Amino acid sequence: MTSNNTTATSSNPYGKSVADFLSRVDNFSIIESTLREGEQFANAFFDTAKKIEIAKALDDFGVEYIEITSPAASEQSRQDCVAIASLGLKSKILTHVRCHMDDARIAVETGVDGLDVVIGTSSFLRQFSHGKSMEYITQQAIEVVNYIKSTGLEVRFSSEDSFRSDLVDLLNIYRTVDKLGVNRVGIADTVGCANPRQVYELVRTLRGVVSCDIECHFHNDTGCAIANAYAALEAGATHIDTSVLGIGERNGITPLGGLVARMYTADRDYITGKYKLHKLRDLENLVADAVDIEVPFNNYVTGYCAFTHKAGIHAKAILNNPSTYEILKPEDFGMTRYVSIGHRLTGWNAVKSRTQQLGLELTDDQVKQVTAKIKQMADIKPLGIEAVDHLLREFHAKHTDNHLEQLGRMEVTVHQEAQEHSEQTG
Ligand SMILES: CC(=O)SCCNC(=O)CCNC(=O)[C@H](O)C(C)(C)COP(=O)(O)OP(=O)(O)OC[C@H]1O[C@@H](n2cnc3c(N)ncnc32)[C@H](O)[C@@H]1OP(=O)(O)O
Ligand SMILES: O=C(O)CCC(=O)C(=O)O
Ligand SMILES: [Zn+2]
Repeated sequence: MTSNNTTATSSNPYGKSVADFLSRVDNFSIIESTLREGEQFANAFFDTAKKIEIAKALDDFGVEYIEITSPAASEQSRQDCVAIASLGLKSKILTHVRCHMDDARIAVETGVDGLDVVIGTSSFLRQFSHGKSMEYITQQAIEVVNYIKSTGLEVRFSSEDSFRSDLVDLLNIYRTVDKLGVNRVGIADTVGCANPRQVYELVRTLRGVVSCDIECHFHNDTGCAIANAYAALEAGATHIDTSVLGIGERNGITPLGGLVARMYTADRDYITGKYKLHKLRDLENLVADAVDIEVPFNNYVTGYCAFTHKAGIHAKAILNNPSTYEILKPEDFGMTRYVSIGHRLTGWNAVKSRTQQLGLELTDDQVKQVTAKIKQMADIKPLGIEAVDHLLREFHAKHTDNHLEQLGRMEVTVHQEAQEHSEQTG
């Protein structure tokens, strides 16, 4: 029993295993795309001041890269690109452009640190988006990559809709740009169709083909965006794209908060060491406010009930040791734990803890009695914490009064007995 407990707390079963020699779960970078992919979210409109505020907050949080909208999108987008690139942030600034010389030329003039170049390689996109063959795409990629490299900027080449592209096409074009010296190649699950096993296999195959870094971008249409990012890192990817709250086209991409939560379970020291996790909530509130949405109730880490424990069995164990039902330590994220007791699923251990917080001394039997009362009342409707506290105080006062009355009666009896005794003994 004791040795099992020791094992459970001293090793991390969620971390990297020795068999995962390619894994980068404890050595990766975030390319934060709230100001690019996030601008493609239905509600998003960021004016210059808001972009700067968000860029500074992301930088302060500690993301390694900030990706911003193509300067080819509009004149204001270009000016914003210049403005953000000149802020002198610690995060490197990237802009995201089509695989086209015109876009690349405008982008290199903005002062960014690097360009993320993209072009669709799936038959859907080759037929219905840009209409180009793989031969044409390859030639275009060579020209654009060589040009960007000649400017000394960082360059990444990415295939859009990678998981619906032909594997041979993909590996050929990645091999070509790797030989040209790109910093990274990118895999994009543009429609959110991939599952973690497919991601693992593709990234692992690519890891054996290119020597440059590998960036991955996952849409969340089928709910796999975080799991896919994790699988990609396990297979040797080095960079993951995120956005705050996952905002992006349709229902978005891997959320920053969800990714750091996932990676924290793999290597807490690594994640707490490089990101200011306690700033996550403010960052999310900033972006939620900017795009006029609420942070979802079940959001990773910062959702209003992310650290609320309700059922009696959970509450008892949590109060003994929070690791029983928490994989994330709320304090590492500037959050606090809450044990909810005003409902019919509560138990006497949770109620006892509340009486202690309130400084009310009750025996275990008394706590059990008052717990029964709470459950009886909560069978009709849940009680707020004020109502529970009132009930506990009332119960305590009543108990204390009774207790005093009893004590009072005892004193009188003793006094009378003493008097009788002294009368008898004269
Ligand atoms: C999956 C993603 O999220 S990729 C990133 C998406 N980001 C953006 O689209 C940025 C915002 N976009 C824009 O402001 C505009 O679409 C622009 C400025 C890029 C282009 O605008 P327009 O010239 O009016 O073209 P439009 O948007 O209608 O169509 C896209 C054009 O880009 C071409 N294209 C699409 N993808 C690529 C690519 N990856 N590389 C090169 N060309 C591409 C298409 O062939 C089409 O060109 P065409 O008009 O000659 O047929
Ligand atoms: O540039 C990339 O890798 C990703 C582009 C994109 O947003 C997507 O394919 O969904
Ligand atoms: Zn995307």
